[in-house]
Amino acid sequence: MKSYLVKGQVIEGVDLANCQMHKDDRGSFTEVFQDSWGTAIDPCQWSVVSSEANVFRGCHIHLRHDEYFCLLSGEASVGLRDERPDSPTFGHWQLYRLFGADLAALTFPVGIVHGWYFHTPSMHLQAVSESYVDYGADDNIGVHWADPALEIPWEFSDPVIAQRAAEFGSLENLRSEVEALRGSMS
Ligand SMILES: Cc1cn([C@H]2C[C@H](O)[C@@H](COP(=O)(O)OP(=O)(O)O[C@H]3O[C@H](C)C(=O)[C@H](O)[C@H]3O)O2)c(=O)[nH]c1=O
Repeated sequence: MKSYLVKGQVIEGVDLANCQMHKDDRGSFTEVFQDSWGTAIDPCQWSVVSSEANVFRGCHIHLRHDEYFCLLSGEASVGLRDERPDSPTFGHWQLYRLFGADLAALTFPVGIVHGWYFHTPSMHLQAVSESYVDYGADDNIGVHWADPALEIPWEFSDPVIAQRAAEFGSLENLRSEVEALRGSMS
């Protein structure tokens, strides 16, 4: 059976004159975070998360912390929707497809609805700017991934989700919860 190639290599043929492939056979070295990048996040907690295929995590929104996501292995789709009333992209969404074999990091600020689906067994790096022990109880509002109001064209239909995520309500419900949390924070 043809193996799933992820390493650049010669498949077949003759080494042609003056043609060469240049790569570091020791492996690779990728900086996955730098303060100097000026991203939206100042991390205070880093987590390594493993997920089985067909698992969906989210959708959540936070009002006090920003997030970082970097897929290290596997294949994932990340959906984001802007729920910041004062943002020029309020009500818009974006869907990303990420591959562990092509490292990329995503950072997004408070007020962005987010969720990630894993097409294959995957591992990712996740960072937050407020520790889970501080935000987990109150600033982890959710919306059901299948709510049409999200408008995110997910490419899956029956994911494995947490019981809590299965009970998430509509985007309208999320907006009410967000207003209540904003009120309690002011
Ligand atoms: C987030 C987090 C979770 N946990 C424990 C709590 C549970 O026993 C277990 C799974 O937690 P949860 O179901 O919340 O994990 P996800 O469904 O991946 O949700 C997480 O990823 C989505 C997309 C979010 O944005 C949430 O903020 C975050 O909770 O890990 C920890 O011990 N530390 C942590 O920082």
